[in-house]
Amino acid sequence: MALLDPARQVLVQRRPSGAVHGGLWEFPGGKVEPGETPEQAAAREIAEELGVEIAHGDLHPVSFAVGQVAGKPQHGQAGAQAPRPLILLLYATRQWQGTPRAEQGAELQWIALEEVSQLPMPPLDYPLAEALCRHVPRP
Ligand SMILES: Nc1nc2c([nH]c(=O)n2[C@H]2C[C@H](O)[C@@H](COP(=O)(O)OP(=O)(O)OP(=O)(O)O)O2)c(=O)[nH]1
Repeated sequence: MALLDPARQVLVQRRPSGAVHGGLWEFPGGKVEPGETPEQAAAREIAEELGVEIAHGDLHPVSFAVGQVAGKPQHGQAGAQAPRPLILLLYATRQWQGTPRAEQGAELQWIALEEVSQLPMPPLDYPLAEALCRHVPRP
């Protein structure tokens, strides 16, 4: 999810060290749970991670990116897991209720849209950042 402020900045969060892609910056969000729509999952994850509420009608699809889940070595296995497909959906919003804060302890920063791609990010977040720049018109 891309939370956008009036100064054309977007909120990004840092993945915890030790996690897959630990220490890298990403758009907040998470996985769709069984029975959820992607929009419901996005709103739920943002509420859990940032403590803000987003109305369904304020979610705007921006782009998607397709790749593979980075596998972690499993106990009892010599190598990494078999690759699994990963599809990331990016929505954007300018409207939310509350003030974003790191409910789960992640480091947060507001950053200008054009600077997002200079951050160290997991691979699929780069094309999403580029799509977001194109999606949000310059003043
Ligand atoms: N944002 C992002 N995540 C990626 C990429 N490649 C990749 O394997 N991942 C993984 C990291 C996470 O395991 C998963 C994204 O799920 P998530 O946002 O719920 O991350 P998470 O670590 O909180 O989830 P979990 O596995 O602990 O349940 O996808 C990528 O390019 N960008």
